[in-house]
Amino acid sequence: MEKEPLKEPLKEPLLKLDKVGIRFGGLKAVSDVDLELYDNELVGLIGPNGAGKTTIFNQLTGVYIPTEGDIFFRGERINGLLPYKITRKGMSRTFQNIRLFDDLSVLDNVKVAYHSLSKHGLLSTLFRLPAHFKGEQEIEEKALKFLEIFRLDHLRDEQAKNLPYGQQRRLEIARALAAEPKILLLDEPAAGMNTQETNQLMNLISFIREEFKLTILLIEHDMSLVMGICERIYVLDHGQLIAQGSPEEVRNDPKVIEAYLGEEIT
Ligand SMILES: Nc1ncnc2c1ncn2[C@@H]1O[C@H](COP(=O)(O)OP(=O)(O)OP(=O)(O)O)[C@@H](O)[C@H]1O
Repeated sequence: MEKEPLKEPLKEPLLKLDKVGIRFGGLKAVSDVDLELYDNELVGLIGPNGAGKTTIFNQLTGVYIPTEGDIFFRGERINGLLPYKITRKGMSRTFQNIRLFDDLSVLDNVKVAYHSLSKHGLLSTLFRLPAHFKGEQEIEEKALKFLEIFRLDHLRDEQAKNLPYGQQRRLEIARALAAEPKILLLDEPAAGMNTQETNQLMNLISFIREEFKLTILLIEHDMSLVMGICERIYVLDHGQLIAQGSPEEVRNDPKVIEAYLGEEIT
């Protein structure tokens, strides 16, 4: 009997934006955006100030509901889901303006992410049942592992607000990772960092992508960071995608050069 030829399995995108747009009153901040992310990719989202990058993150994470188009995550339409539900489905993020619990310790900032996912339930926590203590211990061990990866373990008891800026940024990424995402959205992770810190961050982002088999979408103004680590890049201008492709393709695209006129693309 003749063998059936092996069929290539269809590659489904992990995240798919289908003609996504949003309007704020008269302003169309984002329009007609098609974007796809696949397993274990590291993809950049760039564009001049006000292009709509953060607005896309806000739509992906349920902060804003798109007024046009659809967002599919692992095949499921997620428009309009509440942010915590989207986090639980496996998407977490960091913010352009760092959002930590300033008065909590470094360790507690990471543990908070686990509590939001806790499977032990409110009852076992309220009545301090054995499951609660076992859960607490597990959570602490896991949180400490993340702090080690981000070289913050020696600061575990320090209040988050006392950390220098670069370490606060790393802590925010550690917390986002602790929510065990499939997709990690990083909004300008290198903002405010010096060159040495930026280089260390580049290595760290590549490392966590491999280590945790993550898909990462990265908004970044630091072009050397984006061009250095992303396999693909999407370019937004005035809310619309104007280019996409490899760093090389994007860097040489006349539309991108024009959009960045006056800014240096290195
Ligand atoms: N809640 C809102 N209400 C009204 N306008 C908004 C709102 N959120 C964003 N915008 C507008 O949408 C546009 C895109 O903003 P967005 O912050 O997404 O740009 P960006 O590409 O992230 O810019 P930057 O690189 O400066 O952070 C801007 O014109 C902004 O003023």
